Amino acid sequence: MSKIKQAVDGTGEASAEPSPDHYDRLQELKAFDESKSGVKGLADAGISKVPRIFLRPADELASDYPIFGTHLKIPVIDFGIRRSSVVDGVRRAAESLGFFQVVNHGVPTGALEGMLRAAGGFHELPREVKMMFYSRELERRVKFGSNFDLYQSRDVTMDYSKQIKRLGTTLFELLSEALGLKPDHLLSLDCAKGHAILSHYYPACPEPELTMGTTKHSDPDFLTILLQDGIGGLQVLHQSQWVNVSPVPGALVVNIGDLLQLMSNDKFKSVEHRVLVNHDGPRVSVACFFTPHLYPSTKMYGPIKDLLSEDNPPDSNNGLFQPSAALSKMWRMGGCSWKREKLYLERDFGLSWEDRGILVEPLCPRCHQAQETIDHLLFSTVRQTDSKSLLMELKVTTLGKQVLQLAWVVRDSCGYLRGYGDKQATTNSALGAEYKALF
Ligand SMILES: O=C(O)CCC(=O)C(=O)O
Ligand SMILES: [Fe+2]
Repeated sequence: MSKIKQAVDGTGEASAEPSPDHYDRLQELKAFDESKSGVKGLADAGISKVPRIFLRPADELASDYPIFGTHLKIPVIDFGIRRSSVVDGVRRAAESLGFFQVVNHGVPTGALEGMLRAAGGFHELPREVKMMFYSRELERRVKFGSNFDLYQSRDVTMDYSKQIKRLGTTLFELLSEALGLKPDHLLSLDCAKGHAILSHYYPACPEPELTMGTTKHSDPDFLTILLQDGIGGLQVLHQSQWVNVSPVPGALVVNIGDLLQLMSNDKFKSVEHRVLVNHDGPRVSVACFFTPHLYPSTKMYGPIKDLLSEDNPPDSNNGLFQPSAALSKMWRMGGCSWKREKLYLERDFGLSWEDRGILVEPLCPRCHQAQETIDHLLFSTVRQTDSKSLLMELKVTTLGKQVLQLAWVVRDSCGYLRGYGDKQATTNSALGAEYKALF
C-alpha cells in the first residue's frame, strides 16, 4: 500500500514523502486518485510532509519572483463615491495591475458570509459523502455552478449568484466607461450573460513553501469576481514581483480576464496570479468567472473597433475568439484561452501561433465528448489577420491528456493538487503518458 493511501486511510505514519529511491509517481497518483479524498484527505490524515507528487519543481522554486514589499497595494475602490472617481479608479487599476478590490459594492455581507460558509461546508462534509461525488468524468464533478443540488447550500449559492451578476453588470458598465465607450457597450457584447462559480478549499499545509495552492495563471474569461476569506495567499504578478492581495473585510476582488484584455486591445491587463498555501487554514475562496463559454454563441470576440485607430492598431498577438457550446464544455473541463493555447502550441509543440488550425486526435478513449470539445475549441479560435490559417494534422493525444488532467485538477478545486497540475501539465510532456495509464 502506498504511503499516500496509508496517510489517507489512517493506516500509516503521518509522513507521505517516499524515499527518492522508491518513488513511484504513477502509483502515488493512482493512490491519491483512488483515495477519493482530495488534498483535504491528506490534511485530515495529519501528514507532516507534502507528498512528492505535489512538490514544486526545484527549478521553478529557484527561479521564482520576489515578493513585493508592503508599499504596493492592490487598490480598494469604494463604490459609494462619485461615479467619475470610481471610473477613474477602475481604469487605473485595470490598466496597470489588472486587479482591484471593491467595497460598498451592494452585495450584502450576509450573502458573502453565507457563500463562504457554504463553500467551506461542502469540503468539510464527511469523506464518505464527498467520495460519492468524486469523479473525473466530464459530466459529473464536484463543482459549484453546475452541481448546486449536490449539497445543501443550493439556495445560498443561487442567491450569491444573483447578487454577483448584478455587481458584474455594474462593473461592465464602469469598465466600458473606463474605456471611453458608452456604459452599455460591454453588456451589449454579452459580457455579463454567463457566469460560473467555482469554490476553492485550501487545507492548512504542513510545508507551504514547498508547494502551491493555485499555480501561476491568468483567467481565460472577461472578468473574475473573487470572494476570499481572511487567510490570504492570493498574489498578483506585477513588474516581476508578487504583490499580495490582502484580505479586506467585506471586499470583493476583481480582475481582468484574457478576453477583456483582448477586447480592450491590451489597454486592460489580464495579469498572472497564484495562491500560496499556508500553515493556517483552511482558506476558502469563491471565484465567479464571467465568460461566454457557458452558452451557445457564434459571437466573435476581438479588439473593439471603436478603440482602434492608426495610432492604436490591433495587437498582432491577439486572436479572434469564438465561444461555442462545445467550447463551453472545454472551459468547464479546466479552462482554455487563446493565451494558453498559444503557450501549448509554442512551448510544447514548437508551432507558431500563425500555424494554427489543428485537427485533433481522439483525446480520451472513454469520453467521446471531450474529443468533440477539443475539435471545436481549436477550430473556433481563428486568427484575426490570418486568412490562410492552415489545417495541420497533429498528434495531440498528449495535449489532450494534458487538458484532461487540468480538468481533473480544477475540478478537485482543492489545495496544492492544482499546483501539481497547471504547471507541470504544460511543461512535462511525459505526464501525458502518466495520465494515460490512469484511464
Ligand atoms: O483562490 C483564489 O484566491 C484564486 C483562485 C483563482 O485564481 C482562480 O480560480 O482562477
Ligand atoms: Fe484565477
